[in-house]
Amino acid sequence: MTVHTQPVAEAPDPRSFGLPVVEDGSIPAELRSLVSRVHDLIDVVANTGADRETLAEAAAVVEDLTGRLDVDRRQIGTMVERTMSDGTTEYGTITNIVSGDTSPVAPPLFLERVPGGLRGEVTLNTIYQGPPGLAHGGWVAALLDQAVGSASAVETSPGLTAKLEVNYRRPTPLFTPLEVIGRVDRTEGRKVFVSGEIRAHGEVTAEATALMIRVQIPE
Ligand SMILES: CCCCC/C=C\C/C=C\C/C=C\C/C=C\CCCC(=O)SCCNC(=O)CCNC(=O)[C@H](O)C(C)(C)COP(=O)(O)OP(=O)(O)OC[C@H]1O[C@@H](n2cnc3c(N)ncnc32)[C@H](O)[C@@H]1OP(=O)(O)O
Repeated sequence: MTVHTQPVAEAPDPRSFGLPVVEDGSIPAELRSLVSRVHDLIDVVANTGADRETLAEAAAVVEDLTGRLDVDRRQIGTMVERTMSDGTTEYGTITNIVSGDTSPVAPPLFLERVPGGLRGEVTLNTIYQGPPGLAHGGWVAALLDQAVGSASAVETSPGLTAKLEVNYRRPTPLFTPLEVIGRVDRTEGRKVFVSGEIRAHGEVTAEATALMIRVQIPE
């Protein structure tokens, strides 16, 4: 068994998998602003008590906007290249539903390197509601999957989740800053054993262990 938790110098370049790459700095501020406005829109639409006339008008405006924006779509699998705070390069799928720069559904969770793994902070609104006032368990699992998957990608090389086990210790609240942690515990060939947790007010609400299988890097 090999134990390997040292960060690799550079993540493998997604271009070697035939995937297009954009630099995060090249995403226009106007697009980032639109993504954020649409995120707020989803939350508002899910909760609105506006009158029928306003609702009909809004639906027409949104339909028109959808038509105007549905041009020159990105290739599926487009990746974003970013430089992390420690200067290393990281790649993520641009529409990743948890962390994607251009996903209006993403909370979004941005992870940074800390001693021993990756850490991010996120506050969930009603888009992610399951039980009243609480995060949906599937989204709790999604946050943890992303944290452990990214930790594995950054500290070893990218892979797919083969197995994810989540312990829901306490309800994960909405509208509360959450700390999300992921780390690599050990590796065994292509198998990467990872773990992570979510904390609210310093208390663990959910924890996970997972097995990632690293993809073969093309020659
Ligand atoms: C696609 C990557 C492109 C890369 C682009 C480059 C850069 C990208 C950079 C970063 C991306 C960064 C971060 C991503 C972060 C988070 C995203 C969230 C993660 C996901 O959202 S991901 C989607 C959900 N996920 C799936 O969709 C997987 C479906 N599944 C499969 O695709 C296969 O199942 C696979 C690939 C898992 C394995 O298949 P395989 O053929 O490659 O490997 P094989 O079966 O030979 O197993 C090898 C050894 O693992 C053991 N093993 C395998 N599976 C096991 C299990 N379940 N339990 C216990 N042991 C297991 C075997 O027993 C053997 O062990 P041993 O060697 O000891 O015999």
